[in-house]
Amino acid sequence: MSVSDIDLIQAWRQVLTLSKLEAGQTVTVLTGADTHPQTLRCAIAAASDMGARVNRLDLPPVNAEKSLSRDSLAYLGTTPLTGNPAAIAALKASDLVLDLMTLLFSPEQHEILSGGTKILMAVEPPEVLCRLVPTDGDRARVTAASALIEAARTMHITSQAGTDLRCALGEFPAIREYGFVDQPGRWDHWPSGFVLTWPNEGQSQGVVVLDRGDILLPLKEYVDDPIRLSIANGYVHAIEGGLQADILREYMASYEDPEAYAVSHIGWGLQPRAHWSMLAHYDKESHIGMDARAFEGNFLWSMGPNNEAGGSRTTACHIDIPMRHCTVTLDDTPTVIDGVVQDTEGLARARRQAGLEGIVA
Ligand SMILES: O=c1ccc(O)c[nH]1
Repeated sequence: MSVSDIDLIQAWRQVLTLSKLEAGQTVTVLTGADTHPQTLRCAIAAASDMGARVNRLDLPPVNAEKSLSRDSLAYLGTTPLTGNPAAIAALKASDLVLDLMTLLFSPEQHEILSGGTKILMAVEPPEVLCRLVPTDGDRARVTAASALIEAARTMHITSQAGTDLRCALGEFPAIREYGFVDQPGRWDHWPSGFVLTWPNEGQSQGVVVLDRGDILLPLKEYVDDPIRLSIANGYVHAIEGGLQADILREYMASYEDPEAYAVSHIGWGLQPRAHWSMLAHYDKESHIGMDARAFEGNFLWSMGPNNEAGGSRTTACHIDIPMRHCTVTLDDTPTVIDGVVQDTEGLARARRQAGLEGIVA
């Protein structure tokens, strides 16, 4: 169902206020062929009403003929900014970029952020943006969880279905996604509400068993027959199961890139207003599945690049896999037990009291 311009403008005002937008600052709204007109209209109205100088940069689409999926996250690495110094210059000269096109996992995104420009991505449908408008409580919850990751050296993921995956941590930072950009040089994605990191390169071992109801993105399918993924030295080397395993295998093989099978980000969902069941109600091409990535208590892991974290691995293929009913343990502390997020603030307090290093504000 649709939302009114008033509701969406108010949601944009909340996000831009949390992002510390100031009158006189320059906002550039980055758009593409699939940008939602109401999202664009209301973003410009809210930023202008807050006294910003608002530009719009519209870029032509790329990669469609290379991908089997129409999802904007299905083919990563090259974007309409690739080899486009004039467009990059305009964005680097802006205080805030509202990415209504999808720059995620692109080298150009890092170049733009490095100069202090903030980038906020927002491509979900307007009603999803309104339902998942971020709050400072989201930031606090995600930040507390990131402190636990920063202090940990191992993440161990298990489930009744048979998942038993161990990842060494420490080489990459924790990444907080809470839906607004309150610091210079920060990137975030509205809607979100989850914490993630990358395992040390080559140091993930074990097996992931996808059970009924776990989700494959960008395929946007709920797994109905178990899929077993075997992992050694940071790479998935076997994907076994029924029809959906066949579909996943062929989809990934279409990229003809061994890096597609590397374990990418790992973490868990912290957004109570996101819902596991949302995919059942939406046309696959109408959204990119952020409810699935963010619902509270999921274990979200992925395959593909690690350049987002500062790694050197890039690949166009990126598979996100939110799972239910997992237990996520950092060193000896369970942060999620059978899909239920533990008292993260309490856990962080406990670690501080125990004098464990690495707790960040
Ligand atoms: O916001 C996002 C979206 C996709 C992804 O893989 C990570 N973060």
